[in-house]
Amino acid sequence: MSPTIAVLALQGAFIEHEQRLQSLGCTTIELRQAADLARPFDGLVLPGGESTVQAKLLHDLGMFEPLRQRIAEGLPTLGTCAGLILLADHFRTLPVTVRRNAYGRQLGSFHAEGRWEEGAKGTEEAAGATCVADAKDYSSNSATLASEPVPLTFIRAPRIEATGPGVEPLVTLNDAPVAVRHRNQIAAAFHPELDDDNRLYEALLAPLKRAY
Ligand SMILES: NC(=O)CC[C@H](N)C(=O)O
Repeated sequence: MSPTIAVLALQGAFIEHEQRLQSLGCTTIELRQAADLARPFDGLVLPGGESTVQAKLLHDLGMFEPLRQRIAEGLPTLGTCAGLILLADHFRTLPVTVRRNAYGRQLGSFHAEGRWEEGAKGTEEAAGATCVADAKDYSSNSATLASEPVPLTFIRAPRIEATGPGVEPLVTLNDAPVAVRHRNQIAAAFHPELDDDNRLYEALLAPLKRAY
């Protein structure tokens, strides 16, 4: 048995998330209409795209409130880029202030290297977690892995301007958080699905590995 991760597939960059999750041994389903919410799933990914369009479609399709409720009740969730904006500004389940398209025009899309915040709670737990139950060897890499730079691809990215209580940085760029965790929610300003680094996915999947 492997965890099933639902990927919001209304608009934006959802296919790459599905491929990454499948490569980690997860089963994925796409959330395209309210009826899809009735299918069983253990975690959720909110992809990049255009947050205003995604929010409008969620409302129009009657998916907004049921999803908000599931997230508020503790569903393990990863939001990237527009997904971060959905969590912070629309669902308001993530106590973070974001500014959309905050990296300026010329810098609209760029690549950088960030720092994995070793001290962040759950980091050790996250390392070594995959959907595949017997991926034991991976944990021996965790110390090395944690100190490696995190590749960051920003595409008209939101900036995390302030974080509320209970929000911890997972990845920083020049000491500013670009990925955070708050309880069951992980959110990143960048696009982890486009680079070869699974640490954010592992952080999402860590609580699920106990169940499988
Ligand atoms: N790559 C992205 O997800 C961009 C986010 C988009 N600029 C927004 O405001 O929703």
